[in-house]
Amino acid sequence: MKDTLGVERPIIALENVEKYYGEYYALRGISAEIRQGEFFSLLGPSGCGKTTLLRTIAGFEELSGGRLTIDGKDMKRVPANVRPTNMVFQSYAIFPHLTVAENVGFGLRREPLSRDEKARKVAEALEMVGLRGYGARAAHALSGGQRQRVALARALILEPKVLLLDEPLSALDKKMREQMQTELRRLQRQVGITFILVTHDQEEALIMSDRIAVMFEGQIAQLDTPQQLYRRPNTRQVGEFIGVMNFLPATATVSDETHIEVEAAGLGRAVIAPDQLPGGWHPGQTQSVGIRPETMSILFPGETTDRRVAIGTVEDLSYYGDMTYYVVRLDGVDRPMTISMKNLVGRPVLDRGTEARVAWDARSLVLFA
Ligand SMILES: Nc1ncnc2c1ncn2[C@@H]1O[C@H](COP(=O)(O)OP(=O)(O)OP(=O)(O)O)[C@@H](O)[C@H]1O
Repeated sequence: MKDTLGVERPIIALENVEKYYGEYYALRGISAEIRQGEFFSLLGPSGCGKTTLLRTIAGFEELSGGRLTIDGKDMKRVPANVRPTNMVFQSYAIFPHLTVAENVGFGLRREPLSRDEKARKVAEALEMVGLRGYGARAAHALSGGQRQRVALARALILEPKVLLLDEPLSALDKKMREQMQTELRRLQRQVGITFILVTHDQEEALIMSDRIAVMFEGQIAQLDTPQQLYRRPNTRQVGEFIGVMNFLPATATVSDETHIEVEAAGLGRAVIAPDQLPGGWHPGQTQSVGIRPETMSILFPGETTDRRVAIGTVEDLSYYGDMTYYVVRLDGVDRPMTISMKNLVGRPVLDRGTEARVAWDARSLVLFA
């Protein structure tokens, strides 16, 4: 939903939200706005507080400090069952002794609707999650993926403003999980409801989300779009958590308003554009640079390039069929780096011990304070 200025209206606003469990400080001042209709993910390692934050939004946990508003209303002392949110859990929490239709229609049992209307809503919800015609089946006889769909249909039938999903796919096998990721994303676009997903799987968050809050130790380290998080992580910790990133020691040599020059170990001198600078950066700090494995390539013998070239040695490699991951030690650098290469036709897979000419580009460097 946009206001008259065309600005996305937040459906959820978190202002300095805190949560203590006794002495333990689980949420340490979380501030964020989640927009109407977006697919938003909370991503972070185990114990960082993402489930606590989700449960706080749902109303299963009380805030220890700060403010939470949903759709403009302060949620203080508003119980979970009257909030415009609904939660889908990792363990599907469906009733095995009921049919699929009874499960999906469960939340409607007290609604002042006729039998026919309820049946129509149930059928619509089943259609939405790809379970048309499954209404009469016994819920206990469903596969994991089907149960998860039933749980989704049961949550969506209540037409919440926000659907909260706590690791909903983590119990599924890899294939099923990938299929459900695409479907959840499609479903979210179709219904236009705000989805908030908790996941520790960075790939899942990247694939599905409009925006992601990366959390460590009860705080949001960075809130951004998937592309921005991947390309311009604010800190090394974020860069390492999202995908693979190589770090090299670097020092800033020249700097002014428009550009800075860094000397990066193994790569040499590079000019950095202002948009590659992290927030709050100023000259004179000790720096490191980050570079993603796929932004570099190893030239095969005789291949030329107009990119910069650094010299190293292949120390190890992992062959994945479509890709090869090389571990390369650049001359003069202690830590080896990872370089990923597509296995194109005619491109040989290099052996261990081979000299590697590594082509790279200053635009793919990310500077860290
Ligand atoms: N009811 C509770 N009482 C005490 N400590 C709790 C309680 N619930 C959560 N915690 C603690 O708060 C921290 C954050 O937990 P939370 O479940 O939010 O993490 P998470 O990021 O969702 O991790 P995971 O992916 O493992 O579920 C953890 O250290 C956890 O032990």
